[in-house]
Amino acid sequence: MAKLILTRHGQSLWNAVNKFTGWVDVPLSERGRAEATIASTKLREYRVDVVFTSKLIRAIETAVCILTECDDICGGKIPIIQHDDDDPDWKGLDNYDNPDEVLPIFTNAALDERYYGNLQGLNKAQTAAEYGADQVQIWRRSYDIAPPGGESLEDTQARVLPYFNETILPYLLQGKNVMIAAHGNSLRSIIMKLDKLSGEEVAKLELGTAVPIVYDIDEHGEVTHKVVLDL
Ligand SMILES: O=C(O)[C@@H](CO)OP(=O)(O)O
Repeated sequence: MAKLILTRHGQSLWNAVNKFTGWVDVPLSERGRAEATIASTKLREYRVDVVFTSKLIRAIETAVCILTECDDICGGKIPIIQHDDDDPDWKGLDNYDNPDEVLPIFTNAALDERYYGNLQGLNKAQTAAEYGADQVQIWRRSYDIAPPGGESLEDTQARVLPYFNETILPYLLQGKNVMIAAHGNSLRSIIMKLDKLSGEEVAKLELGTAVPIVYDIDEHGEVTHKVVLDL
């Protein structure tokens, strides 16, 4: 049985001022770093074998903070970011002969937040005042309606799930424990698959910042247990 830990990033500087963020690469706020530290404490009994994050700094910061605040999670290994996914000339671990000591962190744009198009940088409350709260809620949470110029959750899922199925799932099927640090909407698209949610059900799904969700995944890739570490 493998563990799959999903963690939305901690509060970012734009979460703190209620702005649509999407692909804008905003770092964590002080509170976000504290949230990631708390997540690390909640996960101290767990061991991970491999970590995946988006390319965005708020997800990478969250993963690194979780892995280094309570380094038992790394099982005695050193977490090292792998750059070979997007750079074939990367030489980072070429001459290192102790790969068993390395906890790999793979970063990939497939796990990036939903592209929020024309809404990126706008204040969410002001946008609701201008276009109506119902319309903005549809842009933010519906499955198949995209915000202006941006991705619907369905569009986001179309890039997230192939990466999940082809690159992440094989580790779980080998019994490896995996952590994914990513974003509200890229994670909603994975949870929709794992929890077999309908479009209407996923529209009601909200994820807290740096709240770990731990799944048990069997040898067929099926979920046998889920716990949200929200307390
Ligand atoms: O702004 C964003 O990129 C996301 C996550 O913070 O917002 P929303 O909650 O609307 O999906």
